[in-house]
Amino acid sequence: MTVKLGPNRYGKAEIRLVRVVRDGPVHHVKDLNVSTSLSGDMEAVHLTGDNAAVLPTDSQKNAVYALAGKHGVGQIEDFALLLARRFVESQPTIHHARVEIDEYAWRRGGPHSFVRDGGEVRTCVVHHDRDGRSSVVSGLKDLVLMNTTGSEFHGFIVDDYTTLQPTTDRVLATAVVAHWRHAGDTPDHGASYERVRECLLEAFAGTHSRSLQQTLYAMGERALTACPEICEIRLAMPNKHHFAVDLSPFGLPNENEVFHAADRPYGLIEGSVLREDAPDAGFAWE
Ligand SMILES: O=c1[nH]c(=O)c2[nH]c(=O)[nH]c2[nH]1
Repeated sequence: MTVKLGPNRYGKAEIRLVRVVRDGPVHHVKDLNVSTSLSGDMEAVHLTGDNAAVLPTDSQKNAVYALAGKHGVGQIEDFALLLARRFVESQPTIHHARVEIDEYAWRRGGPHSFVRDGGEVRTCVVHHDRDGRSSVVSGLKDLVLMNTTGSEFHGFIVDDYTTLQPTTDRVLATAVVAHWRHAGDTPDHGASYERVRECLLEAFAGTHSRSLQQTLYAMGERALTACPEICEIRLAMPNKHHFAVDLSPFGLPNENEVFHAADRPYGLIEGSVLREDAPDAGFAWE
């Protein structure tokens, strides 16, 4: 039997970086979790243990801190591209770099004082290869949303195992994970992020929902319609079930007011919405 080396990559995962910008007495912070992943001439290290082509993951981590010190961080997409280009362009044995960044938000509490903002996380994944091709996927996760009415679910298949009752008024709650692909260069990733996020919130709140699938599509459609710089959005939305509690044993009514917020299992609704003429994704989603 003969075997061979398949696809492989390596890097430093979850490099925690906090960059402070001191503007006199007023400070600004960027709080990031950076993961690097490189691939290229890696036959020898796997097959014989020859490390000559390997840029150590420790050096990758140091580059993240050094480039943050030298250039600042700015928008996470721009910082990720800076890193990815640097890895590929400085090392002939590295043919492809993938850099993933999560950004944790801090709200200002004073000139140099901050309060960690909610659970929501801004994300990006960039790729750069030695032919000079790049891709940028921006996103967010843990955006927790709830509508206390305006959500129905009925008309579904009823088979031998169906016990779910149809409803015309339920709580709809989710924690959105969204990733969107840029059609070309996006000059201002910060403004683009704010626009897409706003569209997702507006469509969630403004859609009278007959299913979470319908809401998902409406959210993607709104983002693509309002943001010409993006060409595809992928959404993953858990259906965080809220079950009305039976209060009749206590002689009480429950007019959709008291719920058990179950944490699992949950429905998981996933889908993408893209322009008819979206360019080929290449390695963007890898
Ligand atoms: O919006 C929903 N979509 C489903 O596919 C589904 N399935 C289910 O049990 N509840 C729901 N709700």
